[in-house]
Amino acid sequence: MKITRIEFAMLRVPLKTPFKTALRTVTQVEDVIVMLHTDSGNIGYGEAPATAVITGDTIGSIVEAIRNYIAPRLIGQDISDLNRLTRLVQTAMEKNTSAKAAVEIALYDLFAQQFDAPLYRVLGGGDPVITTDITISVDTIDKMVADSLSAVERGFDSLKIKVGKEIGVDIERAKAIYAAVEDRALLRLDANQGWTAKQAVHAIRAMEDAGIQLELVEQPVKAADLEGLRYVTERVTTPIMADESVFGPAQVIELIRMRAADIVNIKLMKTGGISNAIHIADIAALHGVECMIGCMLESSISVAAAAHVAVAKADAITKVDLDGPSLQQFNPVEGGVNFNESEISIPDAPGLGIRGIRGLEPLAG
Ligand SMILES: C[C@H](N)C(=O)N[C@@H](CCC(=O)O)C(=O)O
Ligand SMILES: [Mg+2]
Repeated sequence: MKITRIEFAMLRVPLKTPFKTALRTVTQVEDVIVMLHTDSGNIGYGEAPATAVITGDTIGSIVEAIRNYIAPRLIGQDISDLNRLTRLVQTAMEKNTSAKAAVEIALYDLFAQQFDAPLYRVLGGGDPVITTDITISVDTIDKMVADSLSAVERGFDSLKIKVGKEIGVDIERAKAIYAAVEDRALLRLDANQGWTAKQAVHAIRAMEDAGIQLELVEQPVKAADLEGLRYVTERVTTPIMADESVFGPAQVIELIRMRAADIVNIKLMKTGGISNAIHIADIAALHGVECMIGCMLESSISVAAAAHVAVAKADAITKVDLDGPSLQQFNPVEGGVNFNESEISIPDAPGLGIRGIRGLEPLAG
């Protein structure tokens, strides 16, 4: 099966409610879709969001990186050579991890289609049902409590609470939500870099002293502040998770060497796709470090790929934050992975199982 051409499209799906973090507010998923066409007629699907505040990638940069640097290396190549092809993707240029992820997802989709097997089986197999948390956007305390209670009513037993805005209010946010949902849901806080190291220690200790049990606190300090991350990790009991601080395997090795965090958040858009996500999961497992698999504001193509990775790498990936599809007003994908609130289940279909995507807008390729 040889790659003949690459097609681009835009996917726009409105969110149920605005998604608000310390870094940005978003009202719709707005992602580049990549379709790898082959001489057999099979199509491999990939997706990348332009999360400029985290990855630096924009819609324009994603398309240009694929069109001018990655695609020329892949046209005419045989999909059976997956490892060589992923190396071609990863070495095509520096950074541009979202573009690389979109292409790698499509390559792995085709590779698994060749074996007529779901991707997670080709990656080693596993239990094809996983459970995700859901994000509670940062907002007024009353709104966050109401959103948390509504999520619990919908069956979510793990809530990812966005904070990182105003330190004093953040402590009150956590207290109020904990009191409202106490025994019915685990709480994960994500500050999205909004605190300094000293503020983070103050806030987390205040929550610990108030008897609030948090499963973890994600990315309390600036992405580049690994020393600050270690400062926090060393001074609190609550597990600390690195997100924006670690993209690829080399950064994860350094994080583990420094003991700067307890948990690593793997996202395909940071790793540059599936090959490095697997490397990170294997490195973490070897060191006894737990991982979460997360997503940006992505739809059900790239989040499906992340779900396949989570299933196949369940020894290292013990936490799942794949709520992108649950945040959308509708699922544009025909076939693919089933996203039913907190339950994500993978059907027995080849590759990612995608039969088509509704509502794609043309994008010159
Ligand atoms: C969507 C997911 N639950 C999440 O919060 N992801 C990111 C932020 C993604 C974005 O801004 O698009 C995170 O920080 O973990
Ligand atoms: Mg995060």
